[in-house]
Amino acid sequence: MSGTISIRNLRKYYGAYEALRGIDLEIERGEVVCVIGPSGSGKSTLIRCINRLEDFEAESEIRVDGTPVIPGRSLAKVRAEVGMVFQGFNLFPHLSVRENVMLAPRRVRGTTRAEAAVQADRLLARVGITEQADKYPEHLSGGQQQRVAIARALAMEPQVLLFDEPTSALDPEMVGEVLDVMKSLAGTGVTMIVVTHEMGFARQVADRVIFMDAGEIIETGSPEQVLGQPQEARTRNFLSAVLNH
Ligand SMILES: Nc1ncnc2c1ncn2[C@@H]1O[C@H](COP(=O)(O)OP(=O)(O)OP(=O)(O)O)[C@@H](O)[C@H]1O
Repeated sequence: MSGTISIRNLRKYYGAYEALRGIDLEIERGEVVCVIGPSGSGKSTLIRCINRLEDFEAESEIRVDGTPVIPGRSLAKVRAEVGMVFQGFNLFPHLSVRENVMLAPRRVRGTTRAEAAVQADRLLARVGITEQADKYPEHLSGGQQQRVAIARALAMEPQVLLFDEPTSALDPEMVGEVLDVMKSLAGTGVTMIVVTHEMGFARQVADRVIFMDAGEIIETGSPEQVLGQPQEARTRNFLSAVLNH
């Protein structure tokens, strides 16, 4: 049960605009699901609803580990169950790298300072940031900051990790280092939903690819089923649709 996500008839309105039009989705523990689709298709909204960052319609149901997601519950509680990595790194600039990673366990679990520091250093080593633990976020490159953000997302030992276009704010030369960390998490038992335009990552790492358009899941299947072979015209058409949207 741990790490499962069950979504039934997920509907989300922004005013009169229906951003999600009845999403049904079952995700197994440890599955890596990449969500792709044109800009504005509802990808971010979908994972923000799972993380309770967005309200959704009363008839909709989201369960994480069998427990209903109730919008508006305290964010601290959410962090304990679901880790999230955003497009921007959202690190606290006045805290050191280590302190950024220590914050949630200290605040939510009351972990002692010493224990939280040991755990933070272990996680920073996991993402290859050991040398920068005492620095402040502004002293790190974008790729390094995003790796710290991943360490921070792991700090509450979540069963579910959500990624919202984690590489799209990065300089191209830093994309690989962040994708490498994400690849290293795949297959470790943590369930991952990754909103991404990185088709190479989706092909290589995803157990399943979901293609969204206009608030609906249009296609779901293995990377080959949804993306086809790289040379297929269908993939080229899809990519140009995504890039030109
Ligand atoms: N806070 C908001 N208020 C009003 N409309 C919103 C809000 N957030 C998103 N939307 C609209 O909902 C739709 C889905 O947005 P969403 O951010 O989920 O798309 P997306 O697929 O993640 O796009 P992108 O790839 O550009 O990030 C879009 O039409 C967007 O304009």
